[in-house]
Order: sequence, then C-alpha cells, then structure tokens
Amino acid sequence: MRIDIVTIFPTFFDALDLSLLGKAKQSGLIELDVHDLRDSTHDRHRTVDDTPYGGGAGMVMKPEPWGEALDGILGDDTEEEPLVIFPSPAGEVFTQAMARELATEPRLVFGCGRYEGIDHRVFDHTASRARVRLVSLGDYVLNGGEVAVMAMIEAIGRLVPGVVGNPESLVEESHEDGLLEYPSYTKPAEWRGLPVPPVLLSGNHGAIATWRRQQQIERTREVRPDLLPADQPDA
Ligand SMILES: Nc1ncccc1[N+](=O)[O-]
Repeated sequence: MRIDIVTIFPTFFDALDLSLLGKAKQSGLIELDVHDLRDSTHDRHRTVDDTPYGGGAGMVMKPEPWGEALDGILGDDTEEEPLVIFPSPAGEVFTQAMARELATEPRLVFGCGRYEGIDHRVFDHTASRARVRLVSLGDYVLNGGEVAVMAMIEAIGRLVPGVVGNPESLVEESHEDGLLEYPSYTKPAEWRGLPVPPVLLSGNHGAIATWRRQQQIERTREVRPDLLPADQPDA
C-alpha cells in the first residue's frame, strides 16, 4: 500500500516511523510519503490561507497550493483512480468496517485541512481525477486533520496483510465482530487481592469461549447498546 499525506505540519507524522507501522515502512509493506503543503506555495510567506468569502471568523485554506500539491501526487497515477481522504467533522464517520475496506486500497492520499477548512473547490476539482471521501473521526472538533489521519493510518495500516505478525490477534478485538471485546487477564493469578476469573484458569475451552462471549454482550449492552443488533438484544 502506498500512502501520501499532505499537511502543513509534516514532522507531525514522524511518529509513523515507530512501532508496527515503522516496521511496515522498512519492509516496504507500506510506502509512506509526507508532503509539506507550503512547498506548493510561491510567495515569500509561503501563504496557505486567506479570509473567507462571505465573511465569518477564521481563515480558509487557499485552493492553489492544494491543487499544485495534488497535481504532484495524483499526476503520476497510471493505474486505477487513487482514493483521496480529507478528514472533516462534516464527513462520514470512520469505523472499523471502513478501516477494513480502506486496507484493501492499493493507494491512499490524505489531505490534512487546518483553520476553518479547505476551499470547497479543492474537493470538487480532486473528484474530477480521483475518488474523494470526507471522513470524520467523531462528533467533536479538532484543530486540523493531522490527528485524525494518524488515527486512520494506524487503524487501516494494522489491517494490511503482513503488518501485524499474528493475524489471529486482529480477530478478537472490539468492533471486529460488532461487539466490544471481553476483559483480558494475565499472570499473576491474584494481584492485590484481585483474582483472575476462575473459568479462565479451568482449561475448559468451551466454558472460556462461552464466558468471553457473555462478557462481550454484557459490556456492549452496558457501554454501547447501540452496537447490539436490534433484533438480537441478547446478541
Ligand atoms: N473532528 C474533526 N475536526 C477537525 C478536523 C477533522 C476532524 N475529523 O474528525 O476528521
């Protein structure tokens, strides 16, 4: 998978050189290029924003630098249309299902907005040469798209085959089967007077699986009843 990121804070993504994604980059499983939007400006102050037409507070990101930055990234694309994702609170909500879907894309481009957002014509023009999706992490407002892109790249990258050593560990996780995950325990069997649930020490794999499923249902019902299938309140 090839990932390109456009941002005015390129060093923000140095963190992607760490841990699993760093290994994936070194192994070539994931190719990551970060582009500084200001490299696509030509004035002395490397200006990327201006006042909004129609008035209002804040500044809007100018279309020209974005057009030029994306020319450089999309221009060389011969194979299928890449997918360009702009993080936005006005976007469709990012979910594990979307992460799984995006993990199959050969190429992803992320455009990090700042300020009050990006001139809307950038989305319209980009849609003439690529697939464009506005995606939101959730119903709150961040100062820009970088944090959202970091989260999405982590959620997507770990699903790319080969990135996570043991694919089994991807299966029993919250949201993977639509429910929250069961509680986990490790040694010691008792810690500060708190025992590990005895069923987990029983060696009875059937009973353990049943207990874990019940825990998932109870946790989901308590914390995220919206995730329980409507027709199966007891999942
Ligand atoms: N919630 C957000 N706020 C600002 C920029 C991006 C956002 N997001 O969720 O992708």
